[in-house]
Amino acid sequence: MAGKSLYEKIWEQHVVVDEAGKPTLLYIDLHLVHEVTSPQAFEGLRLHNRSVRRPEHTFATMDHNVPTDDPFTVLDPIAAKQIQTLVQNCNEFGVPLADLQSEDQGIVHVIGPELGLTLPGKTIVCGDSHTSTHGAFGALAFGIGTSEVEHVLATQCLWQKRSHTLRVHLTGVRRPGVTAKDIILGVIARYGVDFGSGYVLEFTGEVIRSMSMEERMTVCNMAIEAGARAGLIEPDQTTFEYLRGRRYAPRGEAFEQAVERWKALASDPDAVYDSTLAFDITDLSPQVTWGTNPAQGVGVDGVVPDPELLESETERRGALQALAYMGLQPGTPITEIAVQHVFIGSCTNSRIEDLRLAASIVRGRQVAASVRAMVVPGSKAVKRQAEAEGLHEVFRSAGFEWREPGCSSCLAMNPDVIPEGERCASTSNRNFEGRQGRGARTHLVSPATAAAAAIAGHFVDVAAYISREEAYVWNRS
Ligand SMILES: CC(C)[C@H](C(=O)O)[C@@H](O)C(=O)O
Ligand code: SF4
Repeated sequence: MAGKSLYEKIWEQHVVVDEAGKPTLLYIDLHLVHEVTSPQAFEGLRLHNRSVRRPEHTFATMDHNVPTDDPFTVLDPIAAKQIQTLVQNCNEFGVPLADLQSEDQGIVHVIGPELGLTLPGKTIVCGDSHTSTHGAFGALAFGIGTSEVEHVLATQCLWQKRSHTLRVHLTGVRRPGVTAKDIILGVIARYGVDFGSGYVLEFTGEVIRSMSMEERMTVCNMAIEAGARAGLIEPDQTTFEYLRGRRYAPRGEAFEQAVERWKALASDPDAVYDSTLAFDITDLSPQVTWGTNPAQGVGVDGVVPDPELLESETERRGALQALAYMGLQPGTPITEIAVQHVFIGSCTNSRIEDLRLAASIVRGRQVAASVRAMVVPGSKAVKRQAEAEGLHEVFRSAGFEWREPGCSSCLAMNPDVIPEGERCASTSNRNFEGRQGRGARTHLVSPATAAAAAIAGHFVDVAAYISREEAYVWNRS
């Protein structure tokens, strides 16, 4: 019999009911909750007189709606209602909540891992597509809809169809300035926004093995932008060291025993995948998207492509429409595109390493006069750590705004909206029309490229901003 992949192992450990030709009932180990997709789910419980099956395996936070200048002044009535409703629901149903006062509050996909709620081998769901982030720990993690949120709250189980598996094997050596974000943007630019459709992606190879947990989370975060059900990375020593001592992770002897179980989750050498692709990152430059989906991107040393040269009619039409929305001309060098906004944040790139990286570019430099730049830490814990290291001073003295945690400019659900027609270099994961505000133009980039764009006022190859002493960091893989 062939060996098993990580996905198959986690799946099999969680089957509750499995009947031929029907979806499988899976046990869910961790249910993360936020204010936007939970109100109707709790309302449904109330209507049917149900309780939350495992409140201790449920954890809520508020992130999407929270104003990042003054979190306690929520002017938008819908946002205020959703935030209040989450507080009431968590009180009534006994669900632990990191509310605005809590030292644990932050973006749901940032706090799960940092609290040690996210652990290898778990099944993790949340009413949020970027739940794929947690797959970086070797957890099977995916987004669910609001009616499924209700089902999981009530039963701690979920009906699921088994996915196919696609192994994404990453090899090669990074050029200075190339981050995990550039690697995943590069993969999506090459294979498109739905190559992952119907699959769970397992990222493998030396490039992944040499990545930190923060970097792995960035990769898995964007698996969803390739259309995948989830992204997965085999847990290893890097994973275990990250988790050691985290609040909800096992402690002492129990931790060592858990590590042994987690090691056994690794895909067997003879595991069979439904599909495999290999990608060599050696020639990859820092990436910048020019269009309105994450696959419409090129290297910073490239130019805005000519839609007429694209192969398929659909691609051509898509590119023409994207360029019209983005206000760009074919052939324009990426480095000639000026930005008015820089947003460093979101569940893709708001962790401590992202901020350290951006700060290393910004240190001793000034934000261009034409740019409004903002750093939004992913959680209170990231903010505390960054402040302990003095990163906030680096950003502030360069002219960046230093904000409170939340989803912020990643999406226009809170006051951090990008004005119509203006351009933003953003470390987030989605760039569709209107994502950051009506008529706002989003360019997806890494935190390093975003920081460099803030200084230059336009896109630049961040390699030019990296000192010789720092360059070694980039050559780890
Ligand atoms: C609001 C929420 C449902 C949504 C998601 O599911 O991803 C948001 O987080 C996003 O990034 O678009
Ligand atoms: S930061 Fe952006 S992508 Fe992540 S959960 Fe919030 S809105 Fe969604």
